[in-house]
Amino acid sequence: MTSLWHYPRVPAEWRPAFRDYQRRLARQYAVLAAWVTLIMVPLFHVSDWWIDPVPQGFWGYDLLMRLPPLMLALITLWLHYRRPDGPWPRIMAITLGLTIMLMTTGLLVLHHLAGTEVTDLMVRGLIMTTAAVAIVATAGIRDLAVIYGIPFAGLLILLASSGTDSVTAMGLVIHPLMMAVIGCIIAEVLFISRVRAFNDRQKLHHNAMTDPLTGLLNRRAMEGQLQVEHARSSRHHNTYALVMADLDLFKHVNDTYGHDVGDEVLRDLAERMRASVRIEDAIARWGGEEFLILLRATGSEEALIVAEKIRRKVNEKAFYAGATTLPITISLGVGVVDGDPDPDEVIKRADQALYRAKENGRDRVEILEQASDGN
Ligand SMILES: Nc1nc2c(ncn2[C@@H]2O[C@H](COP(=O)(O)OP(=O)(O)OP(=O)(O)O)[C@@H](O)[C@H]2O)c(=O)[nH]1
Repeated sequence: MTSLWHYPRVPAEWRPAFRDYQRRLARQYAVLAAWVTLIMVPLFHVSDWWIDPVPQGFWGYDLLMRLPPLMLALITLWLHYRRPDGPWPRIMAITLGLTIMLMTTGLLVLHHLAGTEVTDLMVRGLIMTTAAVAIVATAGIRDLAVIYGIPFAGLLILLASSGTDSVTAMGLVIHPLMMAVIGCIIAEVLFISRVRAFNDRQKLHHNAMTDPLTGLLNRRAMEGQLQVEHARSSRHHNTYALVMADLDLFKHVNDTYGHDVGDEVLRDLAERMRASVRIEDAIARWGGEEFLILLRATGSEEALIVAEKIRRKVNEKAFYAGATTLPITISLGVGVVDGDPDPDEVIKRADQALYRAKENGRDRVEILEQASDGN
């Protein structure tokens, strides 16, 4: 069970995806906040004038204070429809929240200093706004430090410098400040639960795409990667290579030393293969003791070098079952994309090359470069 006090972190490898998710969320909230601002701020202005009449002469000042959030709301909507990408969502969400808070604190100071009868109404407005803007703080308390920090600091400084006595000042700010504390708690709890939900979802996704024994990609995940790589290679006219690798006489290892030792060998082999390829390449457990390696942007010469490197890594350094040394070798078949309509053709060539390697005595690399080679 997750402890209430355990502060969740997004693992480094998932951070780009989390940033992406946060950006989408900030965009939704910024757009929501913009529409709410465009509808509610004019409504408040009309209701202040009609239901709770603002004293003569203040209508224009109040309107002036309400213009900046309206402008920012329009800019946010413009960005939403004109600039679907980019880093603006969180910036606009914070700026919009901050401007709305500045508007409300500004109205409170204005009416307090002028001593109008609607100062209480403005305090209530500040409490409501403080609660409402918490929603745009998609990164929790960090965003609210800006959204609440600047307006409340300004409010306290203005009240102090205007000579307002401390009891009156406290009466004006105490409830909005309490609301700010509640807003911080809500925003932080929402942020933490989003991080937890994101991590859980990523783990599920990771498990669905990974072979549990070796930690390599599973067949389904590799099929997805192959489709993408094949589409990319067709569009940009560059090559990729596939290496199909299969341990030699592995049945003998299982029969002699047991399945657990066989599993240990597969795990060790996965490590050796990982160490032999580039970070952008992909390795999958394709079948029981059969592995498929995708070498991106790679031609036949380079692919042969990589396959040979894997063969040597298996052949030259012993595998162990307790104190017993296991003489293990691997055969590999290479296929390189060559105007194929889909990746299945390349897989077939790598498979046929592997078959040839087995037939030619095992512990070797074979290649079928041309589509016609396999026929
Ligand atoms: N320990 C273990 N063995 C597995 C696993 N998956 C498949 N195998 C074994 O891999 C062996 C594959 O044997 P074969 O297909 O006959 O091939 P081979 O003995 O490797 O011979 P060649 O491929 O012809 O060199 C079988 O004994 C399978 O039980 C696994 O997850 N763990």
